[in-house]
Amino acid sequence: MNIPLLLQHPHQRHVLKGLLRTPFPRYHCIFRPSARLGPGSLRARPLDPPGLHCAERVLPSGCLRRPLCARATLKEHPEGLSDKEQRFVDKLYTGLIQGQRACLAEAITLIESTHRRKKDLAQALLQKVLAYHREQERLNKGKPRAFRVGLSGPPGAGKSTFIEYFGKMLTERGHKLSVLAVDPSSCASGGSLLGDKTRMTELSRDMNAYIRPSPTRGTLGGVTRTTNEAILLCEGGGYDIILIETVGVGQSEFAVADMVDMFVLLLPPAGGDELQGIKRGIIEMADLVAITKSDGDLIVPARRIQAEYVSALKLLRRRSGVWQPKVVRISARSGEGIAEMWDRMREFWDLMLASGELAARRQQQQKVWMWNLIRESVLEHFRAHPAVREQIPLLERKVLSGALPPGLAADLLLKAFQARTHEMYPTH
Ligand SMILES: Nc1nc2c(ncn2[C@@H]2O[C@H](COP(=O)(O)OP(=O)(O)OP(=O)(O)O)[C@@H](O)[C@H]2O)c(=O)[nH]1
Repeated sequence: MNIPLLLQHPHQRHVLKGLLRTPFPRYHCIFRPSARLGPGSLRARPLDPPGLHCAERVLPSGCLRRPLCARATLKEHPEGLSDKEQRFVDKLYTGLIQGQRACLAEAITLIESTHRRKKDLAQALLQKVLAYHREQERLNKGKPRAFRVGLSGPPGAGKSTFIEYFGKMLTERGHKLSVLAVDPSSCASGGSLLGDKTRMTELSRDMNAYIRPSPTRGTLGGVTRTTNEAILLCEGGGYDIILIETVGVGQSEFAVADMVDMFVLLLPPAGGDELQGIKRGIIEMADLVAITKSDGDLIVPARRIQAEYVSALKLLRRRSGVWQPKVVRISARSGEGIAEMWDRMREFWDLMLASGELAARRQQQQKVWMWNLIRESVLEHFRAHPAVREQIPLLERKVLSGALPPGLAADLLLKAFQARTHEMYPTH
């Protein structure tokens, strides 16, 4: 692989060579005169292909003080899989689309891996699965193969009891359901609040249901990335309803709302203190609010809460042009209201599909997903930057003691970051 970098003036070669060493230390540079494009051209050959290929960049005359960045783009197709690796990916893919649970489980484990080579294999697998989805959607006249539903609620709202009842109802009706849990607490504590199979004992024994706990390591961004990819794998495995569960007390519910077709909020028939953790913003994201435990003595408070949310939702900005968020009452103990709730959900799906809003929402989510990943990785890069890293503890202490305003501290860190970046990529 060569990176053609075109020089306008031959004397710039040595400068270029020096600059190239910094941003691309793994590239070996060769000069070659180029009559076609200018007095000289530089060709860089990667010594160790790092999974990048570089696009051509023509340097305007005398512009060497601009950042010299041979535009690097990720390869669309992971290359260089050995025969053994290719066979492994093919076997996993075939098993997955045939609906073998063991292959689905292994595929999700692969996408969760942080091992570099395994990440390559995971991407190769995802490419195949995506191609399969495209083909299936085409055969299905553009209709998505699965209904993605986000489910959130405060701890104790009755999420697992609901999923157990709801899940069994769906599998009895011939659906294949997959439950994925995004658990922010697992990032910090290493323990998982959600996704614990003992919470849904009967459903976890159902062959048409697949329950997957969230990974217990990493950041929220990392978890949501793997959840997004796990959704694709579950759909490849023939699951037509994907339920993504999260505890509604942090940021994870916003992340989940950005990866599903419909966002459902479960709220217990209680107000005040019990619901303090629920952020107002998340109610705005809800397409459906279900007041849980509407049975026995709790029916009266459940009705009251339902009326309160009906009024509250009227005041909120609508997320859709064709759907007005609804508030239903359910009981996972008696089963009341759950079949009707599913009817409302299907009504939503049909309306969104027919209006084209579903397709638009999914498209928009792809963009949000990309930007979330960029934000996360840029921040990681910033924090890991040597000049920034060494200043963070001192500046944080100063901010905490009130010696430095946060704005100034942020400016200083950004300056330290920029100064070092300028050294590497001079711009003026
Ligand atoms: N009366 C009544 N109680 C319920 C119902 N659903 C759940 N509960 C009770 O509410 C409590 C919490 O239910 P869970 O399903 O564990 O709630 P959760 O939201 O999954 O809780 P976390 O796992 O803490 O997030 C349990 O004691 C359940 O028995 C219901 O429909 N009616």
